[in-house]
Amino acid sequence: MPNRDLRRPAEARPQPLTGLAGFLDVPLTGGPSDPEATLTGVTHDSRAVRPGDLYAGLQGEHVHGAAFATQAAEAGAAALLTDPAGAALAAGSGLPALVVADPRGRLGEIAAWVYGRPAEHLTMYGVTGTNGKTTTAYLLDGGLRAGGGVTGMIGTVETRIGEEVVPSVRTTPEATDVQALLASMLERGVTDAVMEVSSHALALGRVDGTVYDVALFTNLSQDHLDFHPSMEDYFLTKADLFTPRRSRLGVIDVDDAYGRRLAKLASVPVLTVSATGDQDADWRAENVELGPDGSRFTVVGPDCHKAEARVRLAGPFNVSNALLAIVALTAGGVSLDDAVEGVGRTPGVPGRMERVDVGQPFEAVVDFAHTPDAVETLLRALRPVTSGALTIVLGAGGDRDRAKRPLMASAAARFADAVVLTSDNPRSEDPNTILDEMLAGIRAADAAPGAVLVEPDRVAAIALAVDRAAPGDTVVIAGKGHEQGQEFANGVKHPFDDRVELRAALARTMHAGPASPKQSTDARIVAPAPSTHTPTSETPNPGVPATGTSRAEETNQ
Ligand SMILES: CC(=O)N[C@H]1[C@@H](OP(=O)(O)OP(=O)(O)OC[C@H]2O[C@@H](n3ccc(=O)[nH]c3=O)[C@H](O)[C@@H]2O)O[C@H](CO)[C@@H](O)[C@@H]1O[C@H](C)C(=O)N[C@@H](C)C(=O)N[C@H](CCC(=O)O)C(=O)O
Ligand SMILES: Nc1ncnc2c1ncn2[C@@H]1O[C@H](COP(=O)(O)OP(=O)(O)OP(=O)(O)O)[C@@H](O)[C@H]1O
Ligand SMILES: N[C@H](CCC[C@H](N)C(=O)O)C(=O)O
Ligand SMILES: [Mg+2]
Repeated sequence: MPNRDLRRPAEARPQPLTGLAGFLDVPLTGGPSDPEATLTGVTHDSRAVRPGDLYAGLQGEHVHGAAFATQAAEAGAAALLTDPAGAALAAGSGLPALVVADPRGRLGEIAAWVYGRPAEHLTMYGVTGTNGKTTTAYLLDGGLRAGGGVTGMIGTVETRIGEEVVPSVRTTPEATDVQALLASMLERGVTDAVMEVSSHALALGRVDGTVYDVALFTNLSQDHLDFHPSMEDYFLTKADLFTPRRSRLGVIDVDDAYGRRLAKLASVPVLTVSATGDQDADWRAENVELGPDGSRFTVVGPDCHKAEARVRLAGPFNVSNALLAIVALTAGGVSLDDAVEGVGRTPGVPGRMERVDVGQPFEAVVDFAHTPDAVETLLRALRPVTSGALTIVLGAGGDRDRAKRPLMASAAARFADAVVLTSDNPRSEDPNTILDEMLAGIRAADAAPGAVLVEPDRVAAIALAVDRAAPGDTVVIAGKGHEQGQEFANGVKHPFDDRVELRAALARTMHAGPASPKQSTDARIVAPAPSTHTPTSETPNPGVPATGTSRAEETNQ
C-alpha cells in the first residue's frame, strides 16, 4: 500500500496568493491579507482542506459551499474563492476572499494554475460517449503500456497512477481533484493519462484546465435526462469536447448516428472509425470474427495501414471500442503494431461482459449495461452465443434518469427470453416504484406469458435466474458490473458485488440441484397486459424503436 495520499502531489509548489488575485484580476477582500501568503493546493470540499489550500465555496444543488468556510479556515485554508452570495455567507470565517461571479466556471483554470498545469506535460486521452468509456479507457491503457508508456487512468472503476490504485468516487472527479491527480501522476513518472469524460464533467467544468491531445467519442443514446433537459443538450454538451479549448484531435465512431453528426460539427481535426463496414470512415474493422471470449479483426486505415487485431471482450460493440482505442493510440504517437498488441493483450474490464464459471452447464455473465441501448446491445451480442434461453436480471438506479426505466425494461423484454426485474441502487427512491416504472415499458407482444418476473431483492433475483437456467442457456446480470455496494435511502450503502452473488448462486445450484421453492414463489410473475402503444417523446437513438409506456398487469401466478 502507498504510504501517502496519491490524490495530491507530494511536492508542494507554493504559489503566491497575490499572484492568483492578479491572474483572476480581482482584489483580495475579507480577512487579513498577508502579502507573503502562498497556496499549495485547492479543494471544493471543506472536509478535504489541507493547510495552505484555496477553499472554493461553490453553490451546490443542496447547499452553498461557502457555508463551510469556517470549517475550511480551521483546517488551515489560506483563502476562499467564492461568488458574492458566498462572500456574505463566509463573512465570519476570517479568510481572505477572492470573489468572482462564476467560481465554478473559473475553478479548472485556477486548479491548473495552482498545480503547475500538469496536463501540458502529459499525453492526454479523454473518452466520452454514453456507453463504452470505461472499456475503451482500459483498452487505451493496454495499448499505451505496450508502447512503453507509464500510464495513469481516471474513470468509473478505478483511478490509477502507474501501478497504484486510488478508489474512484465518480467517473470524472471535480476540477480540483482532476488537476491534483494529474500533478501526482506527473510527479510519479506517468507519461500518458487516460480519462473518462462524463457529460456532467463537461457541463460542470470538471475538465476545464485540461486540453486532451486525443478526444474519443464512442456513441450517444438515452441516459442522464435527469440532468440534461433534452437529448440535444446532452449531445451538445459532449460535442464541446471536440472544440479547440478542450482537445486537439477527435476520434469518432461513425457507426453511431450522433457520431456522424459530431464528425461534421467538430471544430478540431477528426479521424472517423467504423467497425460495421456500413459507414465510410478513415479507419475500419474488416474480416471481423466474433467468438465467445472476444473477437479478431483486421484494422484498415489510410496510407495502406493494416494490422491484424484482437480484443478479449466478447460482442461486436467491443470491436468498436477496440478499433476506437487503436486509432486514438496511433493518433497519440503509438505505433500501430504496439497499439494492436497492447489492446489485444488487455485481459478484460471488471464487470463488463465478465463470465462467471463454477462449472455450471450454462453461461453466466455480469455486465454494466444500465441504459436502454446498452441492454439491447448486450442482449444482441449474447444471442448468437446462446443455444438455449437468454435470461436477464435487471434493475434501474434511483435518483437517476426516470425516463430510461421503461425503455430499459422494454429492451430486456424484446431481446431476452426471460426477464427478472429487480433493484439496482434504489438510493432515496422506493424500489417498488422504480419496478413499476420499468414494468410500464413492457408490452404484451414483447414477452411470452410467465417470461417477466419481479423480485425486488437482488440476491433472490440472481438466485431465481440461476435456478431456472438449463444447459445451453445464458444468464446475464446487468447494471452494476464492478460496483461494490448497493445504495439505499439516506446514503446507506450495503456491500454488494454481482459477481460474488452470482458465483454463490451458481455454487448452490451445483451442489443442491435446482430451484429452492421459496425463491420461486416469492417472486411476482408478471403478464404484461395488451396495451395501447404510447410512443415516448424522445426517440434518442434512431436505431431503437419507440416503446409503449402502459401499465402492466400482475397476475401473481
Ligand atoms: C449533479 C452533480 O454532479 N452534483 C455534484 C455536486 O453536488 P451538489 O451541487 O449537489 O453539491 P452540494 O451537496 O449542494 O454541496 C455544494 C458544495 O459544498 C461542498 N460541501 C458540502 C458539504 C460539506 O460538508 N462541505 C463542503 O465543502 C461540496 O463539496 C460542494 O462543492 O457537487 C458535489 C461535490 O463536488 C458532487 O459530489 C455532486 O455529484 C453527485 C454526488 C453525483 O452523484 N453526481 C453524479 C450524477 C455524476 O457526476 N455522474 C457523472 C456521470 C456518470 C457516468 O455516466 O459515467 C460522473 O462523472 O460520475
Ligand atoms: N460501444 C458500445 N456500444 C454500446 N454499448 C456498449 C459499448 N461499450 C460498452 N457497452 C455497454 O455499456 C456498458 C457499460 O460500458 P462501460 O462501462 O465501458 O461504459 P461507460 O461509458 O464507462 O459507462 P458509465 O458512464 O456508466 O461509466 C457495458 O457493460 C456494455 O453493456
Ligand atoms: N455512471 C452511472 C452509473 C449507473 C450505474 C447503475 N448501477 C445505477 O446506479 O444507476 C451513473 O451514476 O448514472
Ligand atoms: Mg465509465
